[in-house]
This record gives sequence, C-alpha cells and structure tokens, in this order.
Amino acid sequence: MGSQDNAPEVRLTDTTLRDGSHAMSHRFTERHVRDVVRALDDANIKVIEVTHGDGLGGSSFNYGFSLTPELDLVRAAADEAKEAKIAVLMLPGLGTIHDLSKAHDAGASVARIATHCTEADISIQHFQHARRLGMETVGFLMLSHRVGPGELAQQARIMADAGCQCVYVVDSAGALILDDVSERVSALVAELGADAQVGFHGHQNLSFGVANSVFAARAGAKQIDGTLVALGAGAGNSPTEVLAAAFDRLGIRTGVDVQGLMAAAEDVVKPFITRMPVMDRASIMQGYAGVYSSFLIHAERAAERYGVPAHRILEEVGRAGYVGGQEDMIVDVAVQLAGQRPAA
Ligand SMILES: CC[C@H](O)CC(=O)C(=O)O
Ligand SMILES: [Mn+2]
Repeated sequence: MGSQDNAPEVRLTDTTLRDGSHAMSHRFTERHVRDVVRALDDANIKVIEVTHGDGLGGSSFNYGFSLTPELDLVRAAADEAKEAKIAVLMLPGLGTIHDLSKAHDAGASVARIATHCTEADISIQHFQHARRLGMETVGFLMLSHRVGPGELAQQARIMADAGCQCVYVVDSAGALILDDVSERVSALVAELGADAQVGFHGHQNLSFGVANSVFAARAGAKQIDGTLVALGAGAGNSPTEVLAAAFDRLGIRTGVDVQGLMAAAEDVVKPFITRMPVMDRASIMQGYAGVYSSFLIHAERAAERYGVPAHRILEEVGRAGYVGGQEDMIVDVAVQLAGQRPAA
C-alpha cells in the first residue's frame, strides 16, 4: 500500500469473542457479544471474530461446552455490527463445511480456517466452499514456530492456491521472538506476492505479542490480531488496545480510534472477565517449551486431578510435540508424571 494515501497499512482484527472464549471457559452470553461488538465497531475495528474458542463445532466434552450456542452469538454480533465484518474460525475436522454455511447464514462474512502449520492441505475444500459462499477467507498456520520460514511459506502457498486471501503466521504458543516473526512473515510475503496478504496472530506467553506484531507489520503483514485486555488462551493475546496505541506511536496506520479501544477494554471487557490472563509459571512455560496456548486450562485441570504442577505437565507436552486436537494426551502426561503409569 502506498505511503501517499490515507488507507490503513494494517487491518486489526479483534478476536476477544473467540480466543477470549478460552479464558472465559466458553461462557459468553449474547449481552457480552453485543456490548463488545458495539464498542469495537464504534472504534472502527473492521473485523470481529466470534466463535467457540476452538472454532465452529468446538463446543464439546473434549473442548468444553459453550454456555450459548455459537450461532446465536454470531447472529447477535452480525445484528449489532454497523460496519464491522463478523468472522468465524474453523478447524477442519472439528467443524465442517456445513458449519461454515450455517455461520454464513447467521451473518458471518469472513471464514478463518486453521490448521497445524504442516497440514495446510486439509483446508482446501473449506477455502473453496467459503469462496463459493462469497466469504472473505483467512488461513491460520498454527504453531508456526514448529517449522522454518521456507516450509511455512510452502504451506501458505497451498492455502493461497485453494482460495485463501490472507495467510497468518500464528504464534499459538507465544514462542516466536522478534526476528523469528520477521523471517516467517517475509518468507510468506515473498512466496505469496500479490496472490494473498500475510497476517500475524500473537500470544503473550513470553510477553512479545505486541513487539512481534510490530516486527510482523514491518515485514509486510497487512492483518494483525488482538484481543481487548489480552483476553485469550495461555497468557493471553496481543492486547488490541495496546497494538492500536503502539502502532499509532510508530506511525503504522490502522484507522482505529485508539482512545475508543482503551475505553472498550477498561469499561466493557474488564468488568466481565472471570479469569484474567497472566504470565505465570505455566503460561511462561508454554512460550518457553513451545506449547499450544489453548492447552493451559486442560493442563491446570489435569494438575488438580493428578496432583502434579501444570508447568511440569506443559513442559513434557512441549517435549512430546503435541498439537491442537491432542488434548487427551495432556491427561496421559499427567498420569505418567504422577507415577500412576510408567512412560511408554
Ligand atoms: C482453536 C484454534 C486456535 O486456538 C487458533 C489460535 O488462536 C491459535 O492457534 O493461537
Ligand atoms: Mn490464539
């Protein structure tokens, strides 16, 4: 984008109502959704993601049941938004193309399809379907720290060829640090050229969410995610209100109302948070050992049940290299650490 015009250089997407669902144990109500969407929309955020924390179809015994059916939340968000587009996230296998169609009928116009960073090929029919529905498409390459820039770029190419319009480097573990981000974003920008944009989604486990987002923007990322008050999995996400303020100070145009976002964080989201995301021993370990942020709550539950510390469980989970979808292995690790069963 030329520096002459006033169009935003970077589009901020807010995912408080999706990634924040983890920290809220999936207890969002229509009231929460309407209040947050109104505040974000008024502050000129153009894309707002609303889904169960694990995406469409995530409400289940394995991932935790939603208090409110997610399509009701999507419908409420679409009804409340005046300008912003409503996005939904989906992991192929957890959700299906039929869930995408239903979300589209409920008012969602952006489909964000997430796969492990080496599994982009399972997203092809979902991008094709979303494009047929006329939805904007975004691809999430999760746990992007697990592969180098070249391999990640090849995976991004698979998504772009399937109809994905922006591929995200997703730092699901909050494990990437500064140049790790620039190198990955630059590799995707070089590979995709004009075929698709590049995005970045950060977590705060090692406290680099905002700094990494700056590095991503400088390397050419055009879409950046955040959540108000950092509400999200692990130690939380890059806080949208801080991204907005920091980008403004750095002269990176986002087109959002910085003060409006600060007010939304303080007055709308903070009052309903039941569990504030923190950098504690367990979540820092997630960044340090490269563990999926959404595993935190599962590890804490297993810690309580089997009497072993959550950070130790997560350290072993990191060593074993488990990925999203392998939540059951957290219990397995806890059982082994508790000495109830010898390691295989
Ligand atoms: C359930 C999908 C996943 O949590 C996406 C995401 O936000 C991440 O990997 O950080
Ligand atoms: Mn996330």
